[in-house]
Amino acid sequence: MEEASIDLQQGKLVVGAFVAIVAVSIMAFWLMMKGNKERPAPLPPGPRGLPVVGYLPFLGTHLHKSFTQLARVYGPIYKLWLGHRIYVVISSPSLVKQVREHDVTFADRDPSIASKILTFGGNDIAFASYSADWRKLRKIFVRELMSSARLNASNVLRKRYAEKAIKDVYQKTGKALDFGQLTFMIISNTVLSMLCGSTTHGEEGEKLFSQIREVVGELMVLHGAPNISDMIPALARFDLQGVERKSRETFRRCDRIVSSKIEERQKLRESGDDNSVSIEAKDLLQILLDLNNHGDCAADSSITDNQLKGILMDSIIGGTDTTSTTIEWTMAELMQHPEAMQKVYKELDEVVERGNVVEEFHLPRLHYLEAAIKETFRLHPALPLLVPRCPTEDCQIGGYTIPKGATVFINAYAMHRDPQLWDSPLEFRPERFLNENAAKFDYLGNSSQYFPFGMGRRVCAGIPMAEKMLNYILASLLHSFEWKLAHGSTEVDLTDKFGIVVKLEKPLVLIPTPRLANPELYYS
Ligand code: HEM
Repeated sequence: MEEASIDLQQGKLVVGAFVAIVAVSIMAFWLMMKGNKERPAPLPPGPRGLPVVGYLPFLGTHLHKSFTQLARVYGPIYKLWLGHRIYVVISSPSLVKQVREHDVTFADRDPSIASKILTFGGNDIAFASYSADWRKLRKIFVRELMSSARLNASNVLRKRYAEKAIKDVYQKTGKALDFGQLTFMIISNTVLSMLCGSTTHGEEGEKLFSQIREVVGELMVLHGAPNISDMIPALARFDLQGVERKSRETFRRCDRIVSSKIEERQKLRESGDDNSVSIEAKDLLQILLDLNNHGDCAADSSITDNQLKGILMDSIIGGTDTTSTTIEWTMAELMQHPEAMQKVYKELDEVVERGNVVEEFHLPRLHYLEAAIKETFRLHPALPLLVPRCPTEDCQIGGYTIPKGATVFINAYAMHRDPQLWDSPLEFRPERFLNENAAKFDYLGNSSQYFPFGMGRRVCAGIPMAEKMLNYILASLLHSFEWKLAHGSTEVDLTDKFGIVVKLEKPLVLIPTPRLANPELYYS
C-alpha cells in the first residue's frame, strides 16, 4: 500500500514538473516573441561621418556615383547622417519591390529649401506633399495635357517645330552645331506652344529660349545640390553655401518668364482678341486660367495663382530639359557606336524611306531606335536618383527601419548598371531591349530593375508626351542628316555633370550632311 502511494506521489511530481516545464517554456517563448515584436528593427548600416556635419564632407560632387560606391561597401540599403538629418539610399530590385508594396507611405516628398523656393512654395506637382492638392493638380495635368486626344492634337506642333529646325539645319550644312542647343530649341518651342499657344519668333524668340535654357539649367543644379541649411536647420539663416540666395534669384527669373506669359494671355482675353477656342490654341494656360478664375479655391478643380504657376513651371522644366538631355545622350552614344548608328539608319531607310520625312505613324515600327533610347535611359537615366521620397511613418524595408521623415533616394543609376542584373552593364547594347524585353522593360515603373521615369503613384506624369517627343525628334534629325563629330574629334566625351538632371559635361558638337533623296523635302 505504502509503495503504491509513493509511486502515485512520484507520478504526480513528474507530471507536475512536466506541466511546469511546458508552461515556463511557453511563457519564455511568448515573452521572446513579444520582445522581438516590440524591439524595432535597427536602422540600416552606414558610414560614420564627422560630428555635426555627418557624412556631408565626403559626398563629392556626383551624388549618384558616390551613392553607388557606398552601396558596394554597406549593401543595398544604407543610411547617411548629413547634419541632423537621416538619408537612406536603396539600390536593389528586391528592396525597390518592398518600397512599391508601401507605395502610399513612400508617396510623400520633403522638398529642400531650394526646391520649396523654386516651386512656388511646393505648389507644383513634383515637389508637393502627398495630399488632396497634389491629387487635384496631377489630375488636371494628366487630363489636360497627357490625354491621347490632346497629344494627338499637338502632333501638328511637334511636326511644325521639327520641320522648322530641319530646314534651319539644312541651311547650316557642313557647319558645326551644338546638338543639345538644337534639341532644346525644338522641344521648348513645342512645349511652350502646347502650354501657352503661340511662341516668340526671331531675335526675341532666341533671347527667350536662351533665358529659359539658362534658368532651367540653374534650376536643375539647385534642386539637386546638397545644402547644409537643409541638414542643420539651425544654420539655415546663415545660408552658408548661398543656395537660398541663388534659388531666390533663379526663382525671380522663372517667375518673370511665367508671369509674362500669363499677362500676355490675360491682355489678349481682355481685348477680346484671344482665339483660344481652336483645338491647337486651347492650351494648358487657357484651361488653368479658367480654373483659376473659379474663385473658390477649395472647390474640386479650382486652383490658386501659385498652383497655376507651379503647374506651368513643372511642365516647362519637366518637359524640356529631361527630354532634350536624353536626346543628346542618345545621340552621343550612337556617335560613339557607329555599328548601332548604322542599324538605326538601316531601319529608317526601310520604314520611312529616303523619299519621305518621318511622321509619327512611323514610330511604332522603329524598334531599334526605341531600343537605343531605352539603352540610353539605362546608362544615363536623366534623373538617376529620381525625385527623393519621404515616408509618412516608420517603415521596415529589408529588415531595417526607415524612420518617418527620412529622405529616401532610390538609386536607379546603380541598378541600371548592376553587373548582377545586366550582362556587361557598361556596354551600350540596344539589342538587350529588343523582342520580349521590349515590353518587359517599359517606362511605367513595372520592372524593379529598370525605371527611368520612377514608379508608383509619383511616377513621372509626362511619360506619353516625353515618349512622343523623344522618338519623333530623334528619328527626324537622324533620318534627315548624317552627323559627324566636329573639330576632327574621333571620340565623344561622355563625362557627366550632376544636377537633379544629369547632363553631358561638354556640349555635343556635330556637323550635319543631308541624307534625304530630294532637297525639297527640307522645305516641306
Ligand atoms: C526624358 C523625359 C523624362 C524623364 C526621364 C522624366 C523622369 C521623371 C522622374 C524620374 C520623375 C520622378 C518619379 C518618381 O519620383 O518616382 C518625374 C516626375 C515628374 N515628371 Fe517627368 N520625366 C520626363 C519628362 C517629363 C515631361 C515631358 C513632363 C511634362 C511635360 C514631366 C513631368 C513630370 C512631373 C509633373 C513629375 C512629378 C510627378 C509627381 O510627383 O507626382 N516629365 N519625371
